[in-house]
Amino acid sequence: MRTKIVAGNWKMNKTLAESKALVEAISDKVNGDKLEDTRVIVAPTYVNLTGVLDSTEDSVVEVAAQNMHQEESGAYTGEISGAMLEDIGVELVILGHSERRAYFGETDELLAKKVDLSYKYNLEVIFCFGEELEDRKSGNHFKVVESQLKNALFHLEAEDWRNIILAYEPVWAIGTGETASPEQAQEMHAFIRKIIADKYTQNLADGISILYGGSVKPANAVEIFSKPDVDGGLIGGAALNVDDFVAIVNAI
Ligand SMILES: O=C(CO)COP(=O)(O)O
Repeated sequence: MRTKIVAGNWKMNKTLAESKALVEAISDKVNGDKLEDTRVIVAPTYVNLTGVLDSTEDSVVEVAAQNMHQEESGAYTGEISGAMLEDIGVELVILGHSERRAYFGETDELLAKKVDLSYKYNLEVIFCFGEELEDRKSGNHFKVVESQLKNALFHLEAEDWRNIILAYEPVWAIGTGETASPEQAQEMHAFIRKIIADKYTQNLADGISILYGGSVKPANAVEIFSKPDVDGGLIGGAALNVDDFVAIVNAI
């Protein structure tokens, strides 16, 4: 049985007070007894990580960073290292988000370095990837996703995958209100599981949680999450509202 996960990526939103209020409200409303094998994660911006960690001390809600730098330390003004995240108690990091790829030039090769560093600092990785609209239109979406995974993750040893959560986020569905249909999500997730099984083992592929991200809302979450290879969601806009986010958690 794979772990189900609902993660909220807050992106560059919420002040410290707003972040604490949001995570406390989520903690109050998420019924820990009902969660069973479901993990609930929120990813605030760097400066609010400590405050949100404080607010979640007695909560089932876990806290992720949205990024980290690929070098261990040094002259990288404005950047945050894995060591810094580990030091303040962060245990998860989102890597490879399409906004990092598009606006900050992050490539698969650079992301492979970040992934490698995550082990040193005991950070579980939520690894994001997904095709652009042109790739989908031209029918290249499977090829693009396969190469993203191969280039950034397929150098890992089988045992290293215990640390990896995958998040398929088709770029054309992020923040656009346009969601991949449940069938499109299922088709891609099954493909992802197959290429992992081909490279490693079926057993390993069957154990990896693969989240879907891109305009997940309370109204479409149940249908998307009902697909057999969709193990949860990485939520953007709807994660900023307590009732919407909790409804999506409950949809699982
Ligand atoms: O980018 C996302 C999560 O990382 C998805 O964002 P939206 O849910 O706002 O489309």
